[in-house]
Amino acid sequence: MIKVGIVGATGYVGQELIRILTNHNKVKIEFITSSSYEGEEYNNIYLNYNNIFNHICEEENINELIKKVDLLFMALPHGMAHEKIHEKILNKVKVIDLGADFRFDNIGTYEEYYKVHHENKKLNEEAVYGLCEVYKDKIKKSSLVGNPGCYTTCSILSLAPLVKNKLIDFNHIIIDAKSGISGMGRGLNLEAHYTQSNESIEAYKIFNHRHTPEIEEKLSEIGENKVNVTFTPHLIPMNRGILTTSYCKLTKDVDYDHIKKLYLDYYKDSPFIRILNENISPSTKWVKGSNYVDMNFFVKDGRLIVISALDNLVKGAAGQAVQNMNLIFNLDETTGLKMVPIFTA
Ligand SMILES: NC(=O)C1=CN([C@@H]2O[C@H](COP(=O)(O)OP(=O)(O)OC[C@H]3O[C@@H](n4cnc5c(N)ncnc54)[C@H](OP(=O)(O)O)[C@@H]3O)[C@@H](O)[C@H]2O)C=CC1
Ligand SMILES: CC(=O)N[C@@H](CCC(=O)OP(=O)(O)O)C(=O)O
Repeated sequence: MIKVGIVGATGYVGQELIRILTNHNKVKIEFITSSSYEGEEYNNIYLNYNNIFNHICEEENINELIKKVDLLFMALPHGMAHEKIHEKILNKVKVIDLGADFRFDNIGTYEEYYKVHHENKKLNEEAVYGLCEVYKDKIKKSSLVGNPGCYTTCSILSLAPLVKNKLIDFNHIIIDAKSGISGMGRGLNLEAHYTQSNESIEAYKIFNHRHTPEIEEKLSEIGENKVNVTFTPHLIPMNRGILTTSYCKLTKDVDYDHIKKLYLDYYKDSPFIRILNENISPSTKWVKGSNYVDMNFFVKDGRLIVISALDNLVKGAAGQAVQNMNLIFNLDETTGLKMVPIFTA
């Protein structure tokens, strides 16, 4: 059994980690931590765990707690893990950080966009970007994973086969992205109020969202040339889900079948990528609660639109983290992640 601990277990991502891990037959959750619910039973906070999971939230004493586990999931807000994770911890356990602290190769970009001074630059160099479909071999050998977020996962997976094969103009990529409200986390936030978010859709952080440089850094690496994206996120009134619509200019005269073959080849060893039948448009409702990413393309007159959908809390966070854990521990990457999407009729 792989023994794990979850730091920040009471957040939306922490909750989703527990939901997945309680159904994972190779994992035992040894401890969970919380700063506001120390001493409380988890099933009193999230009532879906009644008679299922009643661990008590412990104080966050990482140096002591790691003695009990093989792997630590960090599900804290950005800007915390880089201070808490150090070399001595990594000598004892593997770490998967679900925040942004270990996602960037260029730490200067992280510091600029997150307004945080990174305390552990050396460790950051050892960290591997946990986008399983692209960096699988590196992840298998890693001790510290920077788990990508929901928008970036959806955006990079949509475009990776195209930039890898240099089939699109690297300077003319527009990503129009939409997210459900749970992407903001569980904390109180005016924008998340029902009266502020219901019956409305709104773009935010236009031209300066912190996921833009992360998407550009990874796509540039995959395409071996600088990639620039115009990324515009929108908040929409639903609980879960990410939908990205990416607009590209083709550099070659190719048709739908050519592009489909390219994606099927690129993702041939990627069990969670589902390329839909021609003309079917991906929707968040068909991936909800699952680790799948649904994708399709539309081609006309040298223009290409790629549409992808995923569940922000699963493939965009906790599911991907478990997929990373499976890779690190040499398990089939789908272990514990084969759940069928929930159709909420
Ligand atoms: N929500 C999403 O769709 C996605 C989120 N992520 C990332 O995952 C991480 C967690 O996100 P999410 O679960 O949504 O966030 P939440 O706000 O829902 O949860 C945050 C967690 O961190 C704990 N926490 C907050 N402040 C502190 C503090 N000062 N000291 C110790 N613990 C603290 C909270 O514990 P408590 O309240 O019990 O003290 C809670 O368990 C973030 O880095 C986020 O960016 C990544 C991809 C998608
Ligand atoms: C709706 C909403 O607010 N979404 C968050 C992103 C959530 C996510 O992807 O988390 P990471 O920042 O860890 O990547 C945002 O736009 O900042």
